Amino acid sequence: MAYDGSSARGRIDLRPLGSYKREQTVEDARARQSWTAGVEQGAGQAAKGSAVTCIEVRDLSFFYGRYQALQAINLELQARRVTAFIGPSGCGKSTLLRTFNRIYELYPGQYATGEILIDGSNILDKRQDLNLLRARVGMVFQKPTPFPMSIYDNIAFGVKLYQRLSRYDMDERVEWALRKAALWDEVKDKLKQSGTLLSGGQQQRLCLARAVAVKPEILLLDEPASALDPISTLKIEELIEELKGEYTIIIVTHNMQQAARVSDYTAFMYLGKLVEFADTDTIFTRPREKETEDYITGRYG
Ligand SMILES: Nc1ncnc2c1ncn2[C@@H]1O[C@H](COP(=O)(O)OP(=O)(O)OP(=O)(O)O)[C@@H](O)[C@H]1O
Repeated sequence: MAYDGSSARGRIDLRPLGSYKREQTVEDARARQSWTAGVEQGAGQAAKGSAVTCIEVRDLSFFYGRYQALQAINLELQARRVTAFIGPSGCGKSTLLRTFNRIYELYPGQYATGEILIDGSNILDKRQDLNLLRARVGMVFQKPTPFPMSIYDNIAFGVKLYQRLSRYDMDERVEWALRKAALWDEVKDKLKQSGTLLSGGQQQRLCLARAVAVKPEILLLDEPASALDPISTLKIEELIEELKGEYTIIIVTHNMQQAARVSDYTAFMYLGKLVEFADTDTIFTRPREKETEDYITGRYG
């Protein structure tokens, strides 16, 4: 039976939040800075509305020891867009996200096969510089994880790993990152206070500021708002909308309303496989696969 999407529309609020600016202007895009010349070229094309591939996943499988958590994933993610990974618990969303900065290598026995091309270069190649990769690909986790140090140092710490800045330039960078994360006004008078004393929502924005401060190309967000109250969640969603003009953002979320609100593209995963990938409106209103339809209409998961 053809699926007309009406049941999904009834359940999923596809309206953008009030303050969202869904369309980025060409002028905005021109003003943006980028990591590489290739990315800069991509920005121009993205601003004109054409899709530019930033991450290309080819035949990616992932193993926790002998357990295979991802099965031959193929996927192309667009630069300066938000892509959401959705699917039932345990389907492999976080595992896939964690391959993009190879953070899994911190744990013995975990490995990936296949290829992940970022701007054309295979980041699974053993010769890749992991420090550089993690500077290009920032990550924010589900639980806010500020370092037990001052708000200022939370930001400066990561920057110092990659860049030597004068005190003046570091002050500027800290302010810039905190403004990007919409936190500056709330913390500018207490930069020496410990980051751990902030509220949960502020801590998560501090973690976003910390990720952004290194000026990555890609931001990985692993359920960044799931531990937050609705107001803090809204702030994070607004930030994602703001940041997507400059960063390629990938978000794992259990919250389908959130996926529908913040993302341009959505990937639906099930049992370690990528079932369907399309623009978000299509996934939520006219999914091609029955499994996707069942999930978004709440029939399982
Ligand atoms: N460290 C680990 N060791 C062994 N298996 C793991 C490990 N981490 C995850 N898995 C397994 O890999 C599969 C994918 O897990 P993953 O966390 O990626 O799923 P998910 O879709 O993000 O789930 P959730 O929505 O519940 O966070 C699951 O079967 C999980 O049990």
